[in-house]
Amino acid sequence: MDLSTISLSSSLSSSLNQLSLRPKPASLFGIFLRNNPPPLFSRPNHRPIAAALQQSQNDDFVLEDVPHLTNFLPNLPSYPNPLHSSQAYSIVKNTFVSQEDVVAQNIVIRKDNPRGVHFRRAGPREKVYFKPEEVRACIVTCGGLCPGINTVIREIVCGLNNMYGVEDILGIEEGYRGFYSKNTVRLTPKVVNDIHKRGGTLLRTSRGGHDTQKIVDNIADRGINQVYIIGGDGTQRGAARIYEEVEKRGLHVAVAGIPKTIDNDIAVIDKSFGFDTAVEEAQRAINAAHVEVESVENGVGIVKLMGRYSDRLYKLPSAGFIAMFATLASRDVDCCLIPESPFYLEGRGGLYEFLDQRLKENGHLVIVIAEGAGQEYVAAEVPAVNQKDASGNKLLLDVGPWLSDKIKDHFTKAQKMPINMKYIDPTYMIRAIPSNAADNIYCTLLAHSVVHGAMAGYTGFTVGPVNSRHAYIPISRVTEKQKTVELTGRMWARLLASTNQPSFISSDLEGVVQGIDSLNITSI
Ligand SMILES: Nc1ncnc2c1ncn2[C@@H]1O[C@H](COP(=O)(O)OP(=O)(O)OP(=O)(O)O)[C@@H](O)[C@H]1O
Ligand SMILES: O=P(O)(O)OC[C@H]1O[C@](O)(CO)[C@@H](O)[C@@H]1O
Ligand SMILES: [Mg+2]
Repeated sequence: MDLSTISLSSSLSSSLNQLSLRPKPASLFGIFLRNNPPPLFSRPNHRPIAAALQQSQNDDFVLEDVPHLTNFLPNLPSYPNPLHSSQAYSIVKNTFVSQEDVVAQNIVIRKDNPRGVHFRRAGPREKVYFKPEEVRACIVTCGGLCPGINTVIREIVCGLNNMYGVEDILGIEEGYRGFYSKNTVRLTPKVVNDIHKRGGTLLRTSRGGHDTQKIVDNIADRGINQVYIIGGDGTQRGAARIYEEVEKRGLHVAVAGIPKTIDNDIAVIDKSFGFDTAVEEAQRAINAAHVEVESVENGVGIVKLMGRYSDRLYKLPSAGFIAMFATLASRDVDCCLIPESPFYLEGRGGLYEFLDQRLKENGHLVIVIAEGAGQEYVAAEVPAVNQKDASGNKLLLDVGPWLSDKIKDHFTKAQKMPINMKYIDPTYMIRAIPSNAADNIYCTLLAHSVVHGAMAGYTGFTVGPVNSRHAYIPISRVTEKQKTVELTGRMWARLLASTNQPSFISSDLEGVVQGIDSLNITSI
């Protein structure tokens, strides 16, 4: 069989029976040039098929494509993109993104390296698969808060309206369960006009309550044909289920995810929106701790920041990004503790030894700890049941007070040196704020990208910057693994070089760390 005639339906639960035969089109660089965008060299979300296809093509260029409505609705009509005549875009030189434009996942390569994985470049397409007057869009926000959610909501509404003339946009309130338990709210540019100035989400949010059947029933009953889903890894898994069910029922509904998480642990994309704002806000807490401890004798400040781990899938610690970047930005932090880097208290190279020395040298010190760090120590000392939130995420034990007590005990009992402990927990303060200027711009780009993608008929996809270029990414790529701080990477080395704290890696542990790192696909 000539593999160039095969395209894959890109279903999230793809299997062999989803292979479909298509006529062989004209192609450049092996990418199809036609209205319907089924590509050659596509690697949807099924690894064995992808591997086989890749090998048989005898090529080192891989496009990890996103599904398109025409994969399961082959006769869907297309229309010229109204941006042709829009005030904003009519004079743009290259208004439309070519079907051939892709974004490389790896941009640092050597001459003989394979070209590797690519994603479709985000942006407006020549053809759209919806008549604007027939669009009924909805937006839902799920999971924890994050600066910038309101900006994304605002820009989806204004983008749909100003760029495509879509007027029928509904807000689903309180997360997934809102689809079947609440009335919708009408969203217009006027309603969302200044919501970007507020933290939180206009639509409110929730955990748990994902019932695929009820949600898709509701989408169909309400005549919704574009679903915009803003949320983290759990939410995107939910979006994948919705997309699969929509495809199964053969509905003309585009399902699009906008990845959100304060923890910045979403794989593939450069950074998640709101992260910079959170890091900036964390500076205020670190600064306060520093001012406090500098002003007293033997001042020890501890700042606990968000950054939890997910043990549901990988049983690996992760997500020390906020703590790492807040520390790097601040320069007032003596030691940063993250879940990825197991620390120990006693003995040579341990935390106590370092703190003794710093306090002696400087008379004060500041520690930043991510909430997911040191969980094993707290669990060993604080009897607690294994609690989970409504979405099934493990609830963390509070490492902040535990560490404060440990350090107080160490200095007063072991060192006979009373200290002035100042413990600050700005957990919710760093995420309940509006996004800063840079994040506002980032949120706008995300919203526009997702609107262009849905109008162009892509579905079951997420958006995000890959090496600074916005791309359409299969949902499974952002849910299958989490991004973690790589202890063997340069960024963590930069932090260690900046704070001069111990690495907590004794030579016998090095192998373990290398082993942990090798399990993670993405790192900074
Ligand atoms: N595997 C899954 N399948 C379907 N729905 C899911 C799945 N995991 C989570 N969800 C749903 O997604 C929503 C949000 O999930 P969760 O509370 O884990 O937050 P999140 O999206 O991961 O965001 P964050 O962790 O950044 O706060 C919940 O309504 C939950 O029911
Ligand atoms: O208390 P909530 O609202 O469930 O959210 C807490 C969690 O959500 C996150 O912000 C995002 O995953 C975590 O960092 C944090 O542990
Ligand atoms: Mg999550």
